[in-house]
Amino acid sequence: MTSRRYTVRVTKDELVFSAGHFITFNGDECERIHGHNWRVAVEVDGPLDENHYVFDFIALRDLTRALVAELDHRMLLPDRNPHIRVGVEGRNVVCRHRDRLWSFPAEECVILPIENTTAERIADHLGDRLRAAIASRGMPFPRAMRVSVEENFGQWATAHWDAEEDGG
Ligand SMILES: Nc1nc2c(c(=O)[nH]1)N=C([C@H](O)[C@H](O)COP(=O)(O)OP(=O)(O)OP(=O)(O)O)CN2
Repeated sequence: MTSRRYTVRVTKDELVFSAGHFITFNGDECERIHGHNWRVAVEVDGPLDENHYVFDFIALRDLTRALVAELDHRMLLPDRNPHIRVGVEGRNVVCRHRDRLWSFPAEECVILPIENTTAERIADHLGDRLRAAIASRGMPFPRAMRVSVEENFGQWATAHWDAEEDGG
């Protein structure tokens, strides 16, 4: 007995965002500010619908592109990092780590609800937003979803969601 499974995957040049960040590592060490051209790929698994689609490529691409655009040409800052304090001061976002301080125009920042702006946590954030966007459009959550983020050539992190494990 054999069974067949289907996956669709989108990754395109329009699913790339250029942004600045710094992460903490090894406890409270903190990188210097730098940037990447992050590339995003999204895969969903599931049965075929009446169109013989797992999920419409175009819908998946457009939903993902809208989320990626929110991060493009922005400074990405973590809201939940125990070692980096991030706060809004007037029209700026001010970050502090030990005796270091960075100040950015607020409109050039995205404060993300994550612990660290690693590729893994950015993938988490994008996947959570994508799931919410799918739900808000009344689309069924696919059997599984994987969101991958490439921080530098050949350095990918993937976050996985499974409808059976978390109830969708
Ligand atoms: N699993 C992960 N490992 C690392 C992550 C990550 O998000 N997930 N992130 C980093 C740092 O952000 C690091 O800055 C990665 O940048 P990269 O440019 O790849 O590192 P290099 O210092 O080697 O830069 P080059 O310009 O390519 O020399 C580390 N690990």
